[in-house]
Parts: sequence; C-alpha cells; structure tokens
Amino acid sequence: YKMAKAEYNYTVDSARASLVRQEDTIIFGLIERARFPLNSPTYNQSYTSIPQFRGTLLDFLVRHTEAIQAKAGRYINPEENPFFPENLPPSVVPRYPFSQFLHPAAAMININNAIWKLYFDELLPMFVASGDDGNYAQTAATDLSLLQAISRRIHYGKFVGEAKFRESPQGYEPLIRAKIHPNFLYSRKLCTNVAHATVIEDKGALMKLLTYESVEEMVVKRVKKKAMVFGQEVSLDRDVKGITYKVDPSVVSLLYQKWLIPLTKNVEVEYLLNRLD
Ligand SMILES: O=C(O)C(=O)C[C@]1(C(=O)O)C=C[C@@H](O)C=C1
Repeated sequence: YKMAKAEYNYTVDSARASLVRQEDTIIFGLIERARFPLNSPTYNQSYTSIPQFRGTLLDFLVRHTEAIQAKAGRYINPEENPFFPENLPPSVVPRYPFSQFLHPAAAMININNAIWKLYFDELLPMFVASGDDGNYAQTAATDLSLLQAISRRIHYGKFVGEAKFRESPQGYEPLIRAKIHPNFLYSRKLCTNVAHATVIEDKGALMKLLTYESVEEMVVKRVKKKAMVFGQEVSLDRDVKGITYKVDPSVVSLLYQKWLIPLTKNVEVEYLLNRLD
C-alpha cells in the first residue's frame, strides 16, 4: 500500500515544544532509574559470562535491544540515533516517509559515544544511591530508556539548528562559511591579526547566535519544577509529613544546565557547520 508523504515541517517553536515534552520523558526516566541503587554488577564485565558475548550485562541488553528495535524500524526516524550503529540489522517494516527536513550531513552526527561515557562517569553518580539489590536486568532496562531519551534530546539540536537556519539564513550563512572553508580560513590567517581573530571567533559567533539565555533559564527552572511535581509522593491524607522527591529537583536542573543544554548546542553548531556542504 502507498503511504502519504509526510509534509510536516519543524519550526523553532515546534522544536521547542518537543523539547519541553521530552523533559517529561527524561524526568520520568530519572525517577525510574533512581528506584534502583547503583547495582554496579550491571556494568561489570566480570559479573557476566554470557555465551558468545563479550561485554557487560548493560552492553548485552543494549546491543540486542537496538538490534530488535532497528528491525522494527526505530532508526528510520531521523530523530533516533543508535548507541551501537555498527552492524545493526536493516528494518523489516515498510519505510514511513519521514519528512526530509534535515540536510543529509545530519546523518553523520552521532555523539552517543560521548553521551554514554558522560552518563556513567558523571550523571549516574549524581542521582542514584550506592548499593546493590540484585535487579541488574531491570537496572539495565531503565538505563537504556533514559539513555535513549537523553540522546534524543541532545540530537534534537539538529532540528533546532535547521529550524533556526531556515528562519534566518542571512544571519547564519556568513558564520558557517567563515568556518567551514579551509581556504578561506587560510587566506584570512595571512591577513592581519584582527582578521585572524575574527575567524577564530566564528565558532563562538555561531554559538552566540543560536543561544537564547532567557530560554535556557526557563528550561532549567521548569525542569526543577517538573521534578517536584512528578516526583512527589501523592497521598490522600491531608497532611503529608515532610516532602521527599523521587529524584532531587536541583540535580535535575543541574543536569540540564551542565550537560543536556550544552550538548544540544554542540549538536546545533556541529550540524550548522555542515549545513552548506
Ligand atoms: O530553544 C532553543 O533555541 C534551543 O536551541 C534549545 C536550547 C536548549 O538546549 O534547551 C539550547 C540553546 C538555546 O540557548 C536555548 C535552549
């Protein structure tokens, strides 16, 4: 059967609305992962001895889950990026014609290696308790869905970047051209120091142009509030004694401020630098 061509186009507003909705998924993902203590055997290769598999229990679960999800068509959607793109099986389902909104160079941008490392080195220790309750498979499953939500959010920078470019090409084009053409860079370098400084600044200028500090401040405040609302104990009793949250709201805002927003912006810059190739 024939599928309709998807005409959906992203705008800066619609992309922002999606980022707002994705906050819910990320915060619930944090709450779900925080149900379990660290459960370090999940990440320790010497714990598992799975026949014909080298790696941790988490690696095992992620590789096999991504393979089945790839077959089911998950990665046909340009909003999705696998953690282990090597050797993924092809989709076995009809290909939905997602709108070709992004420049083809977008497909080359996948920073999941960095996200993976960041998640285990920096993020997990911020919001899970130490300890071991034996729920390693459940732990790995919650890690994967949270990692996928974080990855989708950060790589959404491609869509935000493209929407910004389309809304103001005359603003972005000179900054992109200044950076990506080595010849241009080289000839400018031979000029005065001032010109040189301008070129060196161009990645910074691009970053500056796509930055909206007031939007970032709202994001950071909103995720803290959402963590309070989503993570509170709901009781039918009148007086709940002492409010405890399922995940620390200030950790959620810190996580956004320190990692998720900066990485989203890096993806925007990376995408835009390749936008005119
Ligand atoms: O809303 C935007 O304009 C975005 O690019 C998204 C985002 C974010 O990561 O939340 C990143 C950069 C902007 O400074 C503001 C917010």
